[in-house]
Amino acid sequence: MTVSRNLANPAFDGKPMKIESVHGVEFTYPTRRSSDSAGHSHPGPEGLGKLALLTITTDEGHCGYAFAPPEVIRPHVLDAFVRKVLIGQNPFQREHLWQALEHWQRGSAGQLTDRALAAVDQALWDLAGRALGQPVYRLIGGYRDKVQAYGSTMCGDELKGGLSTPEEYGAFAETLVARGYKAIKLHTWMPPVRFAPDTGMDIKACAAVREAVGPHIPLMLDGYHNYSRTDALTIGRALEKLNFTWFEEMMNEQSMASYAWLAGQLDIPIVGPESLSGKHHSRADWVAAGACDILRAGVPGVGGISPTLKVAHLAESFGMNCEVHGNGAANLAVCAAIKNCRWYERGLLHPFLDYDEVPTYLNSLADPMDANGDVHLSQLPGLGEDINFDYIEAHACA
Ligand SMILES: O=C(O)[C@H](O)[C@@H](O)[C@@H](O)C(=O)NO
Ligand SMILES: [Mg+2]
Repeated sequence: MTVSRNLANPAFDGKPMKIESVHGVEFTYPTRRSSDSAGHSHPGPEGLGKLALLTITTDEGHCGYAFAPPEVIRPHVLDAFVRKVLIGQNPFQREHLWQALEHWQRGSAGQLTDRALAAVDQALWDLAGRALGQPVYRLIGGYRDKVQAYGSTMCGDELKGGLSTPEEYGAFAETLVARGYKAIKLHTWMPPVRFAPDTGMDIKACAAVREAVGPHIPLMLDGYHNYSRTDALTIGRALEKLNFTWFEEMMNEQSMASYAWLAGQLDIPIVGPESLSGKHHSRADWVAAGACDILRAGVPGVGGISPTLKVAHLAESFGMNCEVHGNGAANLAVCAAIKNCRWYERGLLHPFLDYDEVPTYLNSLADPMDANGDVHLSQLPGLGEDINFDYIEAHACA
């Protein structure tokens, strides 16, 4: 019995790579998405959005990239924390670098955020993939090469013909099914919409969508995030009658006890926490407290791809799914890497906006979806973002 000898010459020459520079470039791009006073996005007049591209470069010329809000990776954050931890270090030692940054968060007076850790971790994974010539989703697990998407609507609004009535939700749901989506999540009305919150309107919107798409399309509700326990129970019982698949962020996620109470009252799976801080640490407490039936984590929200994987593996250890929060190349890579995530959240969607329009700073979509509702992973090395560097340079802010 012979043993195969490894014939491939390892690329490694014994000299570990070192991070040589960390840069952030802020740039503008046209957008018709604007945020309301609660941070929820809605369609609006075309304006200029601002984004930043984080670039980590090694002494061998390898680069890793991550997009982030400019304030997250502003010069002070890069100067005071990120460069001090990263420069001179081996970019493949992600866990060491991430732990060093997390350690510094406590003493950063709130300046070093989870989203900053996420941008750094994401860029380091992108760099690893580009250096090794492999898509990141394969490096972190490679469970599948395509992931089914659910259409995640924007929050409700007061725009005629938009998402201003239950009937408009129903009509939009029909177009989403026709586009290929095999599941739909509603974000319903929230303040500053004048009549929100309104349990009756939320239930009517869910009933209108169920009526529009029929009994076999999985539906989920992610509505107003601060209902009382009793209001949340009222909605939850209505969703059970409408055969909804999960109920998400219906109360303040800082009250884990409220979620444990509600999960004990309802049969419909409770999903969370989404927006709660605490990374994988707080999510372990939710599992221990029985506060959710399905865990939730998104790369920007929990501090990167690395902690999102920790949440997914925690969930799997308890026989739970971890539904990844949000769209984008990094979240998609995690969805494709693991078994215990049913859907990719594609959105946020609105009748007035074409989600399939490629942003000006990319050459192609990070999450193209076919007519069957499958999102196919890019085979480009790294996270697969086809970045339009010329556009970014031409529209860089001074
Ligand atoms: O609260 C928001 O900004 C949006 O609802 C956003 O988080 C949305 O992506 C969501 O809740 N997904 O589940
Ligand atoms: Mg949500």
